[in-house]
Amino acid sequence: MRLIITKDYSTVSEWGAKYIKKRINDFKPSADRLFILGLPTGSTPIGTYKKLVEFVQAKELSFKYVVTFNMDEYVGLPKDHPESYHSFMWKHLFKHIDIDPNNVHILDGSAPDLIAECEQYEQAIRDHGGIDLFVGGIGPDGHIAFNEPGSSLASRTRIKSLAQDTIAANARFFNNDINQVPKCALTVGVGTVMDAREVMVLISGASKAIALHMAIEAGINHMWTVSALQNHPKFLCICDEDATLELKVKTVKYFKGLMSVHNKSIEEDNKSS
Ligand SMILES: N[C@@H]1[C@@H](O)[C@H](O)[C@@H](COP(=O)(O)O)O[C@@H]1O
Repeated sequence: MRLIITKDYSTVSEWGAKYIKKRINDFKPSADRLFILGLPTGSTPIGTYKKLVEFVQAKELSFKYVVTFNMDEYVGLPKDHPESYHSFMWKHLFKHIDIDPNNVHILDGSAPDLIAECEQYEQAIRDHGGIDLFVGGIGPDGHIAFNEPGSSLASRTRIKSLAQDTIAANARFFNNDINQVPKCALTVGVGTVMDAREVMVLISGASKAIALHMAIEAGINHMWTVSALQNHPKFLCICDEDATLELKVKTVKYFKGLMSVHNKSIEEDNKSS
């Protein structure tokens, strides 16, 4: 695992976006060699998406040959609902970049057969040869995508009832009215994320500090589903100072000491990472 510790939310966003840009550009995607990118929602990735849009506008990056798979979607919210993850993704990223809409995949939480929808999603990922880079965020309880505490670490894309903590945390997007928050979601599984060739998680703020500690300093535990990534061969975690509040000083010192090495992986002229 690589833990990138940067100053604040803005540097997390910048580092994350530069890493995604570098990965895509180094891959040299083309019509017969598409880059497959997994993407999250939530407030955390918004800054990263803003930077990616700037890179595309500056012609430093193109999504022409990038295929995306989003992590999750609420059940029962129409796609055009302002708080659906469809709306979120188009608002913050897709409508500003040169992606082919046919290359965008987001689970349909209003599909008539939700189980079939989840199976088809897994199949579509397989048909594309798997995900090259899965970007994620976490909830304060350490969930990745909507894999709530107690989710199987081998889980695949499925319907999930949301934990009360998640419903409460997401009420901020629904006029602070807990009753308006959907109670179920479709989500990729922990196993789906683990199958990606590389996983990058963005973590910002003191409210995620215990989750970051449980993710990297405690054992693998299905009550903190992000901790499963300890078993991933290529796991990159980007956090800010506030998110490190519950980490050991020794852990923080070790990873900060590696920053000059880590920073090489986002340098433009660097060929390896
Ligand atoms: N399903 C999403 C997660 O994918 C996201 O990581 C989490 C954290 O969101 P935020 O970044 O707003 O803290 O929110 C939701 O639960």
